[in-house]
Amino acid sequence: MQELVDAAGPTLRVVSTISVGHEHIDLKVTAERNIQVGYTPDILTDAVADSAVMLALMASRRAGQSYSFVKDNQWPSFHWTPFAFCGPQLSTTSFSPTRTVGFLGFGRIAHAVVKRVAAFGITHCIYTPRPGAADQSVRDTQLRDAHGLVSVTPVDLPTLARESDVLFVLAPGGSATRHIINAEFLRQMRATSVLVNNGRGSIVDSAALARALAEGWIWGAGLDVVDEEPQVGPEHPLVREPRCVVLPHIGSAASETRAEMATLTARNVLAGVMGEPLPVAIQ
Ligand SMILES: O=C(O)C(=O)CO
Repeated sequence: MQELVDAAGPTLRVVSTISVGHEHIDLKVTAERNIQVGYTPDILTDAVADSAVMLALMASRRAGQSYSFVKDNQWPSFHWTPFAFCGPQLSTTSFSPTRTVGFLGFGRIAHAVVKRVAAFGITHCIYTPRPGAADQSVRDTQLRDAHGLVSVTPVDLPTLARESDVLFVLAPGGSATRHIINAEFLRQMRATSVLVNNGRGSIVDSAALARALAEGWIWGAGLDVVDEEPQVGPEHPLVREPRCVVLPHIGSAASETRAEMATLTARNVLAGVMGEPLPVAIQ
């Protein structure tokens, strides 16, 4: 960042990222130079929440394995059996009425996921706030009442690991959250649990997760972000894991959302160039 700002010289007035995450921008450097910084929160909340639910379903119901099975032309010689390709069900049913959905980080996107999983009959959500997050008890009550949930409960990390049937990682990156999901955490999860990461790759220790999947500590994982991204090729241990679905960081890649993000990014830049306050600035 320092190098970029130095290369741009003293006329640089604004930096505008087309993302909600901004750990790639050194805010200390921009503040020192009075450079305004814009970003695109809110707009992408629904698109990312959609993709988080998609990953939860894909990982639970073994979509990666099933899809490869068809592409590898194995279906024609397959003899159907009742439990082939089975995986845990996300929705609650009369014969399986309890399901706990957990969140690491409980901001805007997590709330949008709560709204979605409520439609799957989920009545019990737990969360561990990201380090440094404000008290959320008022918002918890509103959320619970709005979506007919029985409970939205803050818990400590070991409880989050032990009790989540599906765990959505939706926290920002940076040193405060680095490798919070490590071997110790994963060992406490249930063998039928699914981990979804739409937050930042750095939050999950990839080697520990690959081991957890290979040794059956958890059921599956759906990842839109990976610690080593974009250096994630076919030999990456998580790509090689049959119970892991890896997507190339496309959480907000819904056409309508990206168009809106691009427009806001341009408006931020134009305001900065004109010396005006940005429509949406990082404070
Ligand atoms: O905008 C961001 O920071 C994202 O990673 C969305 O997926």
